[in-house]
Amino acid sequence: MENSHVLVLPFPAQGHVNPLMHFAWRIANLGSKVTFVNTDFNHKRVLSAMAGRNEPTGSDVNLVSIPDGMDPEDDRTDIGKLCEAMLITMRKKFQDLIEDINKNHPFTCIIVDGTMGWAREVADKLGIRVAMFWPASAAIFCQLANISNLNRDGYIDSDGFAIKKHKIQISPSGPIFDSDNLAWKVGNAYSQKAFFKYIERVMEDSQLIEWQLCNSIHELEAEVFSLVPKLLPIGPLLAGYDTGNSGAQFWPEDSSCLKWLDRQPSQSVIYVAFGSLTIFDQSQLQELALGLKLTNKPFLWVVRPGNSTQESNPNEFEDSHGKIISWAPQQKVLSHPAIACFVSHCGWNSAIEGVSNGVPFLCWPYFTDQFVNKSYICDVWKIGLGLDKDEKGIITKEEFKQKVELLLGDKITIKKALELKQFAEDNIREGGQSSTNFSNFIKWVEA
Ligand SMILES: O=c1ccn([C@@H]2O[C@H](COP(=O)(O)OP(=O)(O)O[C@H]3O[C@H](CO)[C@@H](O)[C@H](O)[C@H]3O)[C@@H](O)[C@H]2O)c(=O)[nH]1
Repeated sequence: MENSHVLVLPFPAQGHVNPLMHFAWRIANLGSKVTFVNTDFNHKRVLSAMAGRNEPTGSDVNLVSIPDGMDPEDDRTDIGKLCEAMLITMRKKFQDLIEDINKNHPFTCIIVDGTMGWAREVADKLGIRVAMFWPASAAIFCQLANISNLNRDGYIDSDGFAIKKHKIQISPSGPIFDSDNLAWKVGNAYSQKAFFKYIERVMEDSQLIEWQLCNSIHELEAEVFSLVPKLLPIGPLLAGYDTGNSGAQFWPEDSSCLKWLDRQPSQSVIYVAFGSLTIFDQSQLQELALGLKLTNKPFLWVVRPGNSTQESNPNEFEDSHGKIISWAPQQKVLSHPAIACFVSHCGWNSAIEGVSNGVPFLCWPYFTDQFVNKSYICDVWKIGLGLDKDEKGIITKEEFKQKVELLLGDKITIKKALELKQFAEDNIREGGQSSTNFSNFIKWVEA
C-alpha cells in the first residue's frame, strides 16, 4: 500500500464522518496515504475536539476541507438546505481540491459516501477510480434504491411525500418500513422535499459505482444483502480497531465518565445518548429525567449542546444516581462492564456499536432511518424494546421505568444481544466475511 493515495469524502454529519474516519484509519494503517475531506465547518469542529486528546497517531490521515456552500451562521441541522447548498457549491470545490493535491501526490482511488454520490462524476472526469461507502444499513440502501418503485406503486408522490399509510417489508423476515416514516423525512415540508430530491439524485450515481461497501455485518441483514448483492459488508467499523484512535468527533469527549463507570456495579448503568442530530422538547427531557430517577438505577446521560428546543442547563437533570455529560467516548462507554442497557435514538452507528458490545436497547427513534433500525433491533434481532408515546405524544416516566424493568429482567433478550456480539467479533477476525471483503477491496486499491 506504500504507493497508494486514497481520498475519502463523507457526508457532513457525525454519523457519516465517524465510520468513514475509522475506515480511513484502517486503510492508512496498511501503509497507504489517506486524504480525508471534511467541510470547512466540520473541519474546525473536528480539530478543536481533537486538541488535547492524547491518542496514538502513527498513520497518515491528512485532514483537509472545502466549503459546504452555506453561510457561516446558517443552521446546518436543516439537512434539506445543507444538501441544496452542497449540490451548488461542492462539486467545483471538490474538483479543484483533487486537481491541486493530485499534482504532487496522485490519487489511487476515491471513496465517496453513498450520500455524496455526485462526487462520482468528478472522479470519472478526472480519470480516478471510485468506490462507494454506505454508512447506514443495507435495508436503507435498498429502500433508497427503490424510490422509483415506491412512487410507481403509489406509496409516495414525486416529491417523496407519503400518499398512503402502509407497512412495507422488503424481505420475508426483514425490518418493517412505515411509508409515513421513510428515510428522507426530516424537518419541515421544504426541507424534506429538498432532501428527497438530493437523495434521488445521489442514489442514481452511487448505484453506478462498482465497489459498494457498507458498515454492516452479513448475519444482521442476510436477507437484504441477497437483494442488493453488490453491496458488501465490512463492519463493524469501530474506533480503536487497529488504531486506538477515536475518530473524528464534532464535540470534545468527556472521558471523566469512564472513571465514574469504574465505580458502578457490573451491568447496572443505563446509558442514554441520542446521537448528533436529535432535538427534544424541553418537557420531554424533563420527563426523561423523572423517568431515570424513578428507575432508581445509576445512569449516564449525554445531553448534547443543542439537544433541546430551549437553552437549558443540563445540570438541572442531575440526580445523585446519575452523571450527565455533553459528549461521551461512546464506544468506550458501551464496552464498559458497568453498562446494563442503551437508551438510543437508533442511529445506525449506535446500533452497530451496541450490537458489537452485546448491549440490549431501549429504542427511541427520532427521524430518517431510525425507525427501520428500531424495527431491526426489536422485531428482527430481538435485542431491545421500543418506548411508546402516550396520546399526547410523550414518552412518560412510567413508560420509561416499566420498559427499563422489562428489558433488564428479560434474560432471553440479554442472551441474544451477546450472541450478536459474537457475530460482530467473528466478522472482523481474519477469515471473517467483513474482513475478507475488506481485504479484497484493498487488493483492488493496490491493483
Ligand atoms: O455522546 C456521544 C454520542 C454519539 N457518539 C458517536 O457519534 C456517532 C453517532 O452516529 P449515529 O448513532 O449513527 O447517530 P447520528 O449522529 O444521529 O447519525 C446520522 O447518521 C446515521 C448514519 O447514516 C443515521 O443512521 C442516523 O439516523 C443519522 O441521524 C456514533 O459513532 C457514536 O459513537 C459519541 O461518540 N458520543
